[in-house]
Amino acid sequence: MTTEPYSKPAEREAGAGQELDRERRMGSQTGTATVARDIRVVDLTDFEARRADITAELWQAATETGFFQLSGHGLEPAGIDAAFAAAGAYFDLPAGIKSRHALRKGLNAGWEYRSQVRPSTGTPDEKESYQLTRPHMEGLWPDESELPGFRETLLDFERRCHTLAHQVLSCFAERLGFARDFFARQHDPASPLHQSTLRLLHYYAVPEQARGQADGGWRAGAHTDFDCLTLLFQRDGQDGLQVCPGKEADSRAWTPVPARGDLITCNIGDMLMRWSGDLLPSNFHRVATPGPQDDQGPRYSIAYFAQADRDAVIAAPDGRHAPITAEEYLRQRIAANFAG
Ligand SMILES: O=C(O)CCC(=O)C(=O)O
Ligand SMILES: [Fe+2]
Repeated sequence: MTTEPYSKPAEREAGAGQELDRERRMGSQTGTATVARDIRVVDLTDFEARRADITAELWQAATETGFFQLSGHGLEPAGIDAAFAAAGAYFDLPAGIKSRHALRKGLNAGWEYRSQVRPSTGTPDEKESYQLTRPHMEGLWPDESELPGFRETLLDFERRCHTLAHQVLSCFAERLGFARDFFARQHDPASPLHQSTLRLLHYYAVPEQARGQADGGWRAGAHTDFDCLTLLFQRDGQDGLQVCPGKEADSRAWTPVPARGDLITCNIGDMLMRWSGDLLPSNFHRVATPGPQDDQGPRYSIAYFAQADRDAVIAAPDGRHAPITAEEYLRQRIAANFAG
């Protein structure tokens, strides 16, 4: 089991500069492919009875690559299908309607298209997204007559994601020497300062004229997530996600994570890396544009980002990073990612 932090204590810096530098350095090069890394599957069945074993497995998977997948997670396939159906119906709405729910910059709420420019690539992701962050949804829901049941379906799914994310985070909390509910207390859905986000993603189909090209670039450029923990839902066969552990970033060797609808892919984000004194690594990932031999149609995914409430103070136990509020931390990362 890895117990050493994977980076040496950096000079104490006040903001998110270290993560941003890391992302810019990653760049947009293709790199090489490797299947040598294991993306572990951790079974959460009988969670309470098997908590100690599950914690050990999660810790190993998280410290090895920072990416792992969950089975036995208790989210019903019907609920996941309903969330994807709601996402598909939303993205099918005319742009004129979606633009009424335009993204509230800095608040992770609402609809945007081609507006996320990654520091690694300098070009916009080939996608549109709709984000739900509980305290900021006033005026951002489509009318019930336009999309019956949309709001209820998404709020229900978001609540289930919150519960599952905090089940996993309770294991990391305990392993790090915090109380089991340490992270849950700093992600309070009832707080007006809540920042966790459910994001529906639609990557555009490759345009006809570009379909013969061998290398189409990135649907989403290389990045690490800003949050504590991400739950990622994908559809069978809608591949493209690739991972490169941060400690191996210089190798630029990427491991594909095949998309499976029955598993939930998880990754550690930068907030938890800081909070864990760098024991739990956040890792680079990206979504490749499919080539002529792949499915070049649209791709849908859903991500749940467990992001600590604005007033939470992220401070590593050993003081290796200067304390920063979750509000200021997200503000800096969003400012570096979204145009306008
Ligand atoms: O769509 C995916 O598979 C990955 C999405 C992602 O990494 C993100 O939105 O941060
Ligand atoms: Fe991501």
